[in-house]
Amino acid sequence: MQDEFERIAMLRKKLEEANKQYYELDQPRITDAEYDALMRELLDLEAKHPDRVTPDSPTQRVGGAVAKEYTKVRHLEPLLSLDNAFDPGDLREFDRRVSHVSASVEYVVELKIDGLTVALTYEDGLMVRGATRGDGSVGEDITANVKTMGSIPLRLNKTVPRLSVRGEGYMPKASFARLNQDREEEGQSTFANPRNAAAGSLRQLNSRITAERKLDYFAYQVLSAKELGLHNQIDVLTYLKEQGFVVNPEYKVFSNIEEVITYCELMAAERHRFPYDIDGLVIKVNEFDLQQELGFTAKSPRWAISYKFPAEQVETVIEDIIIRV
Ligand SMILES: NC(=O)c1cc2c(=O)c3cc(F)ccc3oc2nc1N
Repeated sequence: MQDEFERIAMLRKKLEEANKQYYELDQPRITDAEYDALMRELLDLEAKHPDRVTPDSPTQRVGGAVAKEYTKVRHLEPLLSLDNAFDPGDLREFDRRVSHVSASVEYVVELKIDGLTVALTYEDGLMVRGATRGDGSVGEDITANVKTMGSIPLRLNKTVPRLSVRGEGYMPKASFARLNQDREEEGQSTFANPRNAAAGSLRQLNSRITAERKLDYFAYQVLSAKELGLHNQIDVLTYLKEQGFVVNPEYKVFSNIEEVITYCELMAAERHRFPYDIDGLVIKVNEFDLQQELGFTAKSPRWAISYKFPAEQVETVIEDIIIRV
C-alpha cells in the first residue's frame, strides 16, 4: 500500500514538472502520449484511494461533471475596462493628464492579448475559483473549466492566505486553426476568430470539452498588490512569474510618451508575429503611488489606456458573385 502512495506522489511530481516545462518554459520534455499514460496511471491510483485526492492534483485538470448552468459570482473588486487611444494624439492627451499629477512618469507597455478577462482567486495557495468578467461586478463561475488550463497553477509556489489575480484567457492561433479544421471535418460551424473560440470554450458547461480546447492564460494583475509589498506594475509581473503564472514576456518600460508612441507604431507593423492574436497595446503608469493619485473614472482607470492598432486593409476577395443585371 505504502508504495502505491509513493507512486501517487511520484506521478504527481512528474506530471506537475511536465506541465511546467510545457506551459511555463515552452519546452515540453515528454510526449503527449507519455503524459497521458502517467495521467491514466494516477487517475487509476486515485480512484483506488479517493481519500488521497487533493485539489491541486494534476488529475483535477482533466475536467469532470457537466454543469447544468452557471452560478454567478460577485468580484471582490469590479473589473473595469480600458479607455482606448486610436492615434498618437490620444496618447499625448493621456500623457498630458498624467503629467498634471506628476512631471516624471514611467510607463509599462504590454501586448493587449485578444482574449477574455478571467479573474482567479486563491486561498491558502490553492485555486478556489475562476470567473469571467461578466458585467464587471458579477461574472460566471468557470472554476471547473479554468482548472483544465495548464498555464494556470492549481497551487501557488508561495502560499499566501488570499490572492486575487487577473489575466487574459486566450486560444493560441495554432489551437484555433486545428479546432476549426476539426469542426469543419465534423460538419460543425467554425469560430470566426480565436477570441470567440476562447469565449465559447471557457463558457462551456462541459469542462472535458474545455480541456480539449488547449486554452492558455497570461496573468497581468494582482489585487491588494501593495499589501504584498509590491510597488509597481513591474513588481507585479515579476511576482506573478515567481508564483508560477505565465506572464507575457513582451512588456517594456519607457520614461516618456514619445518613446511609447514610437513603440506602438513599431508593434502595429509586427502584430502578426506572435502565436496569439493581439489587438493593441496596454500602456500603464508603472508606480502604484501615481496610479492611486490618478484614480478611476466610473468605468476605467485613469492610469492605463489601450492603444488600438489601426484597422487593417483586408482585401475581401469577392469571387463567384455573378451580378445579373
Ligand atoms: N488584454 C490584455 O492583455 C490586458 C488587459 C488589461 C485590462 O483589461 C485592464 C483593465 C483595467 F481596468 C486595468 C488594467 C488592465 O490591464 C490589462 N492588461 C492587459 N495586458
